[in-house]
Amino acid sequence: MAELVFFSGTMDCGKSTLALQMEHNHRARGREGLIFTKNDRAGAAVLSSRLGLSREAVEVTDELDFWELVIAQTAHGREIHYVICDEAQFYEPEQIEQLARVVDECDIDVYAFGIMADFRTQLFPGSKRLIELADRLQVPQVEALCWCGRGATHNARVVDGHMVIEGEQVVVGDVAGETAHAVEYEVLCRRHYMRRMTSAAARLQSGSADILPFDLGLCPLPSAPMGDTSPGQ
Ligand SMILES: Nc1ncnc2c1ncn2[C@@H]1O[C@H](COP(=O)(O)OP(=O)(O)O)[C@@H](O)[C@H]1O
Ligand SMILES: Cc1cn([C@H]2C[C@H](O)[C@@H](COP(=O)(O)O)O2)c(=O)[nH]c1=O
Repeated sequence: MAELVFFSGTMDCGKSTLALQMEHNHRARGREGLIFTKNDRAGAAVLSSRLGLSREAVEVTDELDFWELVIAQTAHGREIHYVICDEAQFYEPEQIEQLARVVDECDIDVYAFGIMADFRTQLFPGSKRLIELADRLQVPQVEALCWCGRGATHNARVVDGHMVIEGEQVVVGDVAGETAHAVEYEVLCRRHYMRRMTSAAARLQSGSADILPFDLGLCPLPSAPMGDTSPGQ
């Protein structure tokens, strides 16, 4: 029976790589699929991974209707066995409902990939609907790490070197060190997210460029109180 699966983890944990691997494996066995993405860092209509792999994909616009598109394709005689959806956090909730309908009424597997929450720890509307509707949530095996060595759970936004907790929900960008964007992201454990302690702030505090060995929970800073403590992936 077909499934709607939401593969979700922090930024930089390998979701797009996994999407490309799954697509490759299904195609290698003669299965036919459709590939979608939205706002990929590499540009429109491309699904890219930081490992250097990429492939053409359909760019999802707010107007795109997955149900109509799949029905139109099958009416033209195309057999579709699976649908890959990267950056699914950016999809409209109605589009997630269309994807669920594709699974249930067309018996087509839908594999969605994306982060759950934004830099303020608030769920993206598309991810919220996926959590509500998915048959399964799956966490990729490789986890991104906070600078302290713990598994990262939250996506922090860094503007001009400072972590921010206010701003537009969607600002496409990369993790620090990989590009020269003014807006960057850094994945953190909850403890350091709540303390707004990015790797740069930790370096400043320690007075050293070396932030190892891993802090073992002995960080002396008082926590900066924040309103929302929902899951931050
Ligand atoms: N130079 C590298 N060597 C090995 N692995 C790398 C390298 N650069 C990136 N990666 C891997 O790629 C992962 C990020 O892959 P990507 O699919 O782009 O992540 P996501 O889509 O979750 O943001 C990193 O967690 C790391 O495991
Ligand atoms: C936290 C957060 C992220 N984004 C953007 C930044 C990236 O373009 C994508 C995530 O891509 P990845 O493949 O998972 O690295 O989302 C955003 O727009 N708003 C946010 O709060």
